[in-house]
Amino acid sequence: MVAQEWINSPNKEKFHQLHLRKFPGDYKKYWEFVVYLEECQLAKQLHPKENDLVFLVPENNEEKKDLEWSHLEDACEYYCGYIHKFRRTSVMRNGKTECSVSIQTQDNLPVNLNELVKCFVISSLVTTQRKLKAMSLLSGRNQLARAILNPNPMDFCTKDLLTTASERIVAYLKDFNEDQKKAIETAYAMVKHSSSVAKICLIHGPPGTGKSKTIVGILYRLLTENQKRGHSDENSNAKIKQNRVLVCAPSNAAVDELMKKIILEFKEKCKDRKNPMGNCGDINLVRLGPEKSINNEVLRFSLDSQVNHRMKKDLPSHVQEMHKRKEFLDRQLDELSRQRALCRGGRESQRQELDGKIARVSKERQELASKIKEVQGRPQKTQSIIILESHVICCTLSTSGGLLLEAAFRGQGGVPFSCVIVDEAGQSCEVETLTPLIHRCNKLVLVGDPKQLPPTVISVKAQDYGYDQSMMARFHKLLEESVEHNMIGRLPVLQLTIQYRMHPDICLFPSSYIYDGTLKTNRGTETSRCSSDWPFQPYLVFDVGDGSERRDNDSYVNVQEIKLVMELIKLIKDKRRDINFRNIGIITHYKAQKTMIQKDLDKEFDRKGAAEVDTVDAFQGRQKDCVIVTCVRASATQGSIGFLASLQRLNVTITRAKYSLFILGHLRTLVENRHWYHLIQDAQKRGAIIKTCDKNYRHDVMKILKLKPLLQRSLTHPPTVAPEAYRPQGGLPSSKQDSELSKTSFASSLYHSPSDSKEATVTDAAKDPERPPNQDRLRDPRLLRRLGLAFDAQGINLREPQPLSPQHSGAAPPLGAPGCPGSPQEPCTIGQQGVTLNNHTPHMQCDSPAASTDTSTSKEKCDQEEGVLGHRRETRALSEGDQEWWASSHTKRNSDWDEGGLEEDSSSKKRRVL
Ligand SMILES: Nc1ncnc2c1ncn2[C@@H]1O[C@H](COP(=O)(O)OP(=O)(O)OP(=O)(O)O)[C@@H](O)[C@H]1O
Repeated sequence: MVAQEWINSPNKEKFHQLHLRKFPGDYKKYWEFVVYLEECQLAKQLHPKENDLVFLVPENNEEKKDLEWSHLEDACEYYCGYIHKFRRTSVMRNGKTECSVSIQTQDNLPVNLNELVKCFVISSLVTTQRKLKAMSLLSGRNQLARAILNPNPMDFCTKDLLTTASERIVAYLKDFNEDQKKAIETAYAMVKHSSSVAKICLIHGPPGTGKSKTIVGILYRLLTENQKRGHSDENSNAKIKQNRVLVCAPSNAAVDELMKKIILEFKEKCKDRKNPMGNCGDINLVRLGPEKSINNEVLRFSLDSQVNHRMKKDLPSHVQEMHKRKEFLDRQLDELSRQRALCRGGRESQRQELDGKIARVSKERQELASKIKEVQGRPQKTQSIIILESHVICCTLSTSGGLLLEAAFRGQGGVPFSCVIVDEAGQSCEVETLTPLIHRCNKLVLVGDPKQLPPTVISVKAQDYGYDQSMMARFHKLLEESVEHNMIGRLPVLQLTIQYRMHPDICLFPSSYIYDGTLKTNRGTETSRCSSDWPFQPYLVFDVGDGSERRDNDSYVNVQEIKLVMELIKLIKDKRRDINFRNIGIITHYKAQKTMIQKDLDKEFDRKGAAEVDTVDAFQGRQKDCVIVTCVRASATQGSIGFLASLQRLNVTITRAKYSLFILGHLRTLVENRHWYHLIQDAQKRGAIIKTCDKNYRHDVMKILKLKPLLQRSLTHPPTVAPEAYRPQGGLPSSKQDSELSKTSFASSLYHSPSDSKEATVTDAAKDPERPPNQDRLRDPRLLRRLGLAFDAQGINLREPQPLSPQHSGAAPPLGAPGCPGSPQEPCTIGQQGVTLNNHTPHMQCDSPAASTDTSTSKEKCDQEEGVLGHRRETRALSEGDQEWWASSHTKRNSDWDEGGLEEDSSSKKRRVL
């Protein structure tokens, strides 16, 4: 357990250079660190708390200087302790004010007595204690104990549960897709029917499939429809809610993201907005947890602010005056302490005067605080009232195990929640997920995706014990085994399969490689993502061949990739002035890279927040219009690619973008890992790889620009010159199973010499700026007909789409596809035009599974935007001549693109309502 705690916040150095000396009381295992005024200020800011787990490193300990955090558990036996007491005193010793921290250690520091030590606060043990409590109370308190410890398929809800819904609910559910509706109805039926039976509902949703939306739907369904007549849950004036839901997530950020959606939905659906029945539309909502960890946008729902509001509102004016005076004294104290710190080297008389003032103000403040407490009563009572009145209580899993909830429900009788919902359940470790179950609720809804990030556990030892497995992942695995062994016919898991985030080209690889082709793109999403308003290609992989990784403390940087990132951002900002950090995300797995990019962005864009840079972990659950991924790892000698190797991490990395995803990496290094190998192989098949090096960065980034939409351009610029020949982009192994693929030949195919990799043979005419690009000519239906593709009157490709999967050989694009009869190595030649295409796939953009069943409007639109032969024609690397033409024509035609706003993200639209 302790090992896990090293991980959660591994490098929070809170105090340093403390002087270790023995506590005068001489308790056997207690040691006191004495810090002076400056450190005291530091300590004040950092709030060391009782039970904080700390790690002490003697300054002179050479051996431990380069200690790796992942090996800390080995060291903790000797250097670990926890804060027993933190005291700030105004006692003067040798003319200095002291603070002291008592740290309980394992009695192993005497050798370091009177030496300087560094002290790191690793984490709070409070969370650990709560997990321990949850584990020990499980079997005694919760009917779900057996299902959790020894699950069988009957413990899980299937979608066969029947429900009836009012007209209002039926109308409400129209906004949801079939999968989501089933999930909502199943969770509803589980909670409302057979309340005495312990059950678990698993909702599995790949990225962007609306997991949060589904949770909001479940809440709405549970809280707005009455089970029985006369049992009005809609009566939010009923002081104590029978129908109360506890909503948890592993992190504060995840809780707040979800809360924003809950708030928007319930406010929007409020029956009478001018006269709402609760603090959030017709319901009461409360967020538990320390205010400093709560997002500003939801802060007014925090328990503390509701308590303050209520207590102040109800206070007589003389008590309000007392509050004001206390706030004034607080400010005065802060100012005096600051002055006192500044005059440390000054006159003794001045210092004494200040000390005297501090003592007087402190005394008055203390007396006032006690008086206020006396007259207004204890906030605990108000806290409990607010909790009891709430329909939805949101908090982290850990906070759900705090005393606050227990205290509020003590003596109320019954089970306080009708249901516990855990979001991001794939990201919390088992014992953490147990925490909210201490409240005896026997209905648990786990929502998440075990294929996205698992709980973060760096400790190898903890991983060995399976600490990084979530409860959801364990259930999932067991149930899958039951299906495999024919113990059950189908998985009792509610699957969400339609995604609303990604451009279909971005979705293609994760869908085929990670979700067995089950992840489909919503049609409306497809249409909007293919819009010509967005001037950039959807999916490209930059092979930064000259990049190299450099170690930077515990992290890595890759300067070449940073240069390329900057070129990309400059171009993106140039083409879309309206774009900012809200729309662009830069994902890197390395902190040092993140810091360096941030610095460069600040320098280049004057701290105007050109893009948000963060780690993939920080991006889980979030989305951006455009995402640039910098992989960093690039080494001459093959070795580990660290964090990058995890499929779950790769999954989250490549599924955050809505319109464009640009991956930057040293492919020769990445290809060593099997998942990256598949990604690169797939990108190569799609012609989405751009090989680049320093001198070409500026040039090569132009390739992210889309060409002008097909019909406009081909009508205004009919081809006058025969299109040139194309050469395939590197040879690919055929569609053999991965294991059989020769990695060497594939890898080497990525590394043609520049002349080898030239993809088009250019005639002089190709340099003519007036000439339409090859792509446009290829979009001309007359030419396409010669390719043997099927078209309707509008030039829309009616041929069945070709699935593309690096995992499933059968699904891989047939190398000798119709109209492209050559083998992979044999370019196919098109009639008299002499256009040589590589073995490329038909149009990716519209070939997603979602689009596969019809020739819908969205599909037509896609085809028109991207050309029937697909974006690949646009993404292939151009010859030098093409590049020049392209660069000039894009600059010229930039005004052709609608510079107006993007389709506004419903969430940002809604954000304004908050
Ligand atoms: N039925 C739907 N109709 C229209 N839009 C939807 C629907 N369901 C979800 N969306 C939209 O899809 C986007 C992603 O939804 P949401 O954030 O709920 O997904 P998620 O599954 O929680 O994503 P992640 O796995 O990345 O956390 C949101 O913009 C949401 O509004």
